Amino acid sequence: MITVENLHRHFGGFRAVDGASLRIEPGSITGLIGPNGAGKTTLFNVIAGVLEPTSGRVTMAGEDITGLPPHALFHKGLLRTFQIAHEFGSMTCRENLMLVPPGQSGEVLWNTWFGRKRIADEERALRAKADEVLEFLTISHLADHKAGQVSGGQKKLLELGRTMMVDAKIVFLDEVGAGVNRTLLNTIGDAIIRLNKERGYTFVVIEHDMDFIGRLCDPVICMAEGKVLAEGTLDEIKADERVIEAYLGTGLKNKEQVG
Ligand SMILES: Nc1ncnc2c1ncn2[C@@H]1O[C@H](COP(=O)(O)OP(=O)(O)OP(=O)(O)O)[C@@H](O)[C@H]1O
Repeated sequence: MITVENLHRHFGGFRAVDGASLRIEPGSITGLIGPNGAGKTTLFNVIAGVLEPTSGRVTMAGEDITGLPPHALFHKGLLRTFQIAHEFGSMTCRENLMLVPPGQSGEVLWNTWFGRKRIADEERALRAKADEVLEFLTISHLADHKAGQVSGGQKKLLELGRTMMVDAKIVFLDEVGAGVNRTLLNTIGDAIIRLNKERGYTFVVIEHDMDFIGRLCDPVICMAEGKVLAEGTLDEIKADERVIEAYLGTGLKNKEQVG
């Protein structure tokens, strides 16, 4: 379980996260919603070690993980997906997956001289794992395509795939549906549900698409102005006066999204 206690992240005098407290239950797919500028991404970045908190505490299974850098969290199984970096666009989808697991023997010079067989074995195992992940995500046909040339939605699947190359326990997904067509969004949703049910992944999902949130997430946490406003099922959240107020305050576009 992840607990976030009275977390603050300020930028100068601006309180992007302003005393947020919440719990993420193991085995859940927790949705994080809220109007633009509510502080969702900043909260993610603080939990995932990308940004230092101004104050507050984050624990994972009782252990204080506040301010740990992403690579330390990675080793504990806490991952935040990132866009495929531009420089990896010229590598194939399979190669992008094979890059993920840390501590490959091939990285160490000593091993390149004395452990050629071990490296070959490792590479074969990695390749098999990458192919298994591509198949799970229904994108085996893209294995040899350059990552920079697949569609936006397929890139999102690949980003999700990278979390499957390691033993992820909890995965943070930031707007995985942005700019993705309905069919691919459904494929991404299916993959998230299967990873959750079959492999025990816990997910925290920031998303503006309420159909997607409604299909996947329970509970849903709503943030506004850097604070947690409400938590419950999506129906409870939608009926919550404070949530409606928060979305109304940001204009018609967001109001329509929550209604
Ligand atoms: N590095 C930064 N420096 C200054 N202000 C920042 C910085 N990062 C975020 N902010 C501000 O903090 C507020 C919260 O931003 P954040 O991206 O966390 O919101 P969000 O809920 O994820 O919004 P959205 O749904 O639009 O992505 C915004 O007003 C934003 O302009």
